[in-house]
Amino acid sequence: MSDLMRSAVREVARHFPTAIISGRSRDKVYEFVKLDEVYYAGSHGMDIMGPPRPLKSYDGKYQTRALDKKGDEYVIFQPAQEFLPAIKEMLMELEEKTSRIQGVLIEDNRFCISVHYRQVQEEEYSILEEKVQSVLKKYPCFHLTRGKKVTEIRPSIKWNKGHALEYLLDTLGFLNSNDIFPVYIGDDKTDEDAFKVLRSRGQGYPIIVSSIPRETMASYSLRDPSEVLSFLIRLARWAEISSSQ
Ligand SMILES: O=P(O)(O)OC[C@H]1O[C@H](O[C@H]2O[C@H](CO)[C@@H](O)[C@H](O)[C@H]2O)[C@H](O)[C@@H](O)[C@@H]1O
Repeated sequence: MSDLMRSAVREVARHFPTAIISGRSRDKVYEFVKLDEVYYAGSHGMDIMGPPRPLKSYDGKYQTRALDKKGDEYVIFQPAQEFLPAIKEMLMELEEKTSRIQGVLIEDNRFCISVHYRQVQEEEYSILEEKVQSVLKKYPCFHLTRGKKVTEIRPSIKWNKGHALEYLLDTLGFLNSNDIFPVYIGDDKTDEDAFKVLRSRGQGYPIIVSSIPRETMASYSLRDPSEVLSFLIRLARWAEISSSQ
């Protein structure tokens, strides 16, 4: 993340509760963003570091209370906890089975695994697919999803970025509020689940980042990261001016 973007996100987070929801592992996202002012949800929302409100609607066994550097309490919510041992096994098997295919990158995203094949020769795609399927066959509680030159292995639980958004709204005390305007910005196919949540609430701004027209559940669009940056700067400025009036 650029320093400019980081400072814009920090400014937005000074005025509004802000969270970053990503397919990458939560630790990795924190390493990119390096802001203590925002909440983080990694592994497509299967690893959430959120506010410490008591929750009625979620299983307490997936929640762990912890303290941040400043001694403030937060809650880690990990609804796919029991899949971790199998994920570790799969990672090893995938590394081993794909080691002869040049260009493959197996990414450990903690509660899911990404198999990147951007650098793989096209004629090797089918061999890679075969290897991935042969590992997956042994783990019936997992399924594959497809992205841009990446295949992801995920636990088969009903949980995605949309659920993570609802969870965060809930823990922030906004789940049943009708006078809030959540803004969700995303460029990935997996962000569609979160756009859908805002659509069905009939509330807020689902914003897709894309330079070309795309089929989407988002209602608004920004063309690229530079437009996202301008949007965030304006949002923070508007909040600053409104709060000083
Ligand atoms: O949920 P996001 O934060 O939008 O993350 C989605 C995926 O991002 C990463 O993959 C993307 O970047 C790769 C290059 O760094 C590119 O090859 C791939 O096509 C992109 O999807 C990340 O590596 C994945 O694990 C995330 O799921």
